[in-house]
Amino acid sequence: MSAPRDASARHEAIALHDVTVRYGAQVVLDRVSLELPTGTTTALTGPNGVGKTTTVRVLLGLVRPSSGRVSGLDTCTRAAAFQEDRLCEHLSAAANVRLVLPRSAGSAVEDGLRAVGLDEAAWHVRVRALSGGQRRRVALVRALLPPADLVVLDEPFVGIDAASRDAVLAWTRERLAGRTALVVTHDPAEVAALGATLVRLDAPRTVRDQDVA
Ligand SMILES: Nc1ncnc2c1ncn2[C@@H]1O[C@H](COP(=O)(O)OP(=O)(O)OP(=O)(O)O)[C@@H](O)[C@H]1O
Repeated sequence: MSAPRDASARHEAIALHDVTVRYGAQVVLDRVSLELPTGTTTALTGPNGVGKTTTVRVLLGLVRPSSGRVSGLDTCTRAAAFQEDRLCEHLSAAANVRLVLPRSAGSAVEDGLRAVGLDEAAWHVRVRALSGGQRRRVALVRALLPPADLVVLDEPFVGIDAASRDAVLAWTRERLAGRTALVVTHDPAEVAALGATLVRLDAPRTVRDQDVA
């Protein structure tokens, strides 16, 4: 299965417009505007707790903004790797990836697992028995193989050992070519390896109880 380079042509521009998200009294995102240029990779960075994962959740429709809007999502298909993997624990690595692909995918599953350096011996093991780094690789393959218009990856390379990280980054860049993607990362080397445009999320300007509606 080759990289879906033409996928970007099928969706409208994706952007957050003045998005505010509150959890109770806490303002996590305060009028954040962020455009994801179509067909390119954006790297989102910023200090712990600033709201990067919340931004991911907004893009995936898992969190509804308190105010503001998100454009471009109605017409696009999405794939994601979450910080906590979210794999089907009782399925094998190969079966987890096969879940998101058509039967016609052929050897794509095996090719993908091989590309991220997952040992063949691990392909048919239930993922609950795999190590953290092995599980991360499975989650990454599951996010990158489907021809989704928007790919969102939340700290996807955490736990992947240094020896194979370059190869995993190179394959990720290949899979994202021509697509719209957001990758949350704290590592400038990853931003460079992915050829991504860096966007930094700053702390909310105001976190005050009286701001809460
Ligand atoms: N479901 C929730 N309920 C209440 N507060 C939450 C919830 N999810 C996140 N938060 C809070 O929102 C803030 C932003 O969290 P978020 O996970 O978006 O930050 P982050 O920038 O991704 O952090 P990190 O770099 O540590 O992953 C944090 O203060 C967190 O405690």
